[in-house]
This record gives sequence, structure tokens and C-alpha cells, in this order.
Amino acid sequence: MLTEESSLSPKTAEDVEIQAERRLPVRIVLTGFMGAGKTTVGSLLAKRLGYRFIDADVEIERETGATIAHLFEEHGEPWFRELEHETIQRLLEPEAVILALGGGAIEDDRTRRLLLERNAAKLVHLEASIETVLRRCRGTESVRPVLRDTANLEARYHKRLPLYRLAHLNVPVDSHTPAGVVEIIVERLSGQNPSR
Ligand SMILES: Nc1ncnc2c1ncn2[C@@H]1O[C@H](COP(=O)(O)OP(=O)(O)O)[C@@H](O)[C@H]1O
Ligand SMILES: O=C(O)C1=C[C@@H](OP(=O)(O)O)[C@@H](O)[C@H](O)C1
Ligand SMILES: [Mg+2]
Repeated sequence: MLTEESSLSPKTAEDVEIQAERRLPVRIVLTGFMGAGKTTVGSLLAKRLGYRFIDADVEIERETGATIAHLFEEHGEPWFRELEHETIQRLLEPEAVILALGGGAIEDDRTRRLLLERNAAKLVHLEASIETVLRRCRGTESVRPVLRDTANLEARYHKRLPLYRLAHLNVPVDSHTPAGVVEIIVERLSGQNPSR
């Protein structure tokens, strides 16, 4: 006769995978510098898990009817951070969501607190080197206004790095494909390899 434990135990490799994935958090939030792959990986991760994908920048553009570049030019960065904070707060309400942040959201104290303290949300840092982000973002200055401030870009990267590293999970991404990054996140968050 089967004991209760054995009857509930996974039987095949597929069962093991499904059971492990059931332990995944109901909200996963991606942070990291511009070009780290938050939007790309977030969309793939959502498909992989059957979660809804939301990109905070896309939501802001949809709700304001303006581009991020326009909002920066018209209102300035502090105004943008305020709007970004309110937007993220709202986007953290639903469950089964992958939320990709803009790279600068982590700089706002209230946003950072919200991301780190919210129950059932895991903050994942996609960590790319400065060389990688510069290479990946080349030519996108018109849609990424912060990139245009070349004199301060490297300083911004180094100022933000310790803030990103407060995340629940840090994933170095330089030598992985987007699909590879997705697999690392799933594995780590489902507790199979929970190193930080
Ligand atoms: N792991 C990766 N390997 C190679 N290219 C990538 C990877 N992740 C993202 N990219 C590319 O880098 C660029 C920036 O990616 P994106 O997802 O927009 O980054 P973010 O949202 O973090 O700014 C895109 O052209 C994307 O295709
Ligand atoms: O790093 C930043 O301050 C920003 C990053 C952008 O998002 P991505 O990181 O997705 O490029 C976007 O939110 C805005 O241009 C500001
Ligand atoms: Mg993005």
C-alpha cells in the first residue's frame, strides 16, 4: 500500500519539474541596467511560466500617450521617477505576473522599498557588465534618454550596481542567451539551486 507521502511524491522527471515550478513566486520583477535584457527575458519568462508579462515603460507610454524620451524632455527625470513609482505600485497588485522595470526605477527610495518588502514578489537582478550594456544599447539613444548623458553614464552604472544587488536573486547575464537566463531564473527561484 502506498503511504500518503509516496502517493504524493513526484513519479516522473516531468512531475518533479512541475512540482518545483509550483513553488515559484506569484510575482517576479526584473531589474538591472539598460540593456541587461529585462524586457526580452521578462517576455520569455512569462511565456515559459504562463504568467502575464508587463513592461513598466510600455505601461507608462500607453497611459500617458507619450514616449519615455518625450516625458524626460518635457517634465524631467524627477517627475518621471514619481510617475514610475506610482505605476510600479499599481502593477504589483495582480498575481501571476512578470514585471520588467526600467533601469532607473531602483534609484527611487520608495520604489526600492516597495520592491524589497512586498510579500510574494521576488526581485531579480539581471547583471550585465558596462561593456555589454553599451554594446547592446548602441544606437538606441533616441528611445533611452539616459544613454545620451554619456559623461555620467559610467558613474550611473556604478552608483546603481549596489542597489541592484540588493535583489533577492542576482543573475550574471553577459554569457547567456535570453532563453538561458530564463532557465537560470526558473531553476534558482524554484529552489533547485537557490544561491543568491
Ligand atoms: N542575453 C542576451 N544576449 C544577447 N542579447 C540580448 C540579451 N538580452 C537582451 N539582449 C538584446 O539587448 C538589447 C536590450 O534588451 P532589452 O530587453 O531591451 O533590455 P532592457 O529592457 O534591460 O533595457 C535588445 O536588442 C535585446 O535583443
Ligand atoms: O536607466 C534608466 O534610467 C532608464 C531605463 C529605461 O528602461 P530600460 O532599462 O528598459 O532601457 C527607461 O525606463 C528610461 O529610458 C530610463
Ligand atoms: Mg526594457
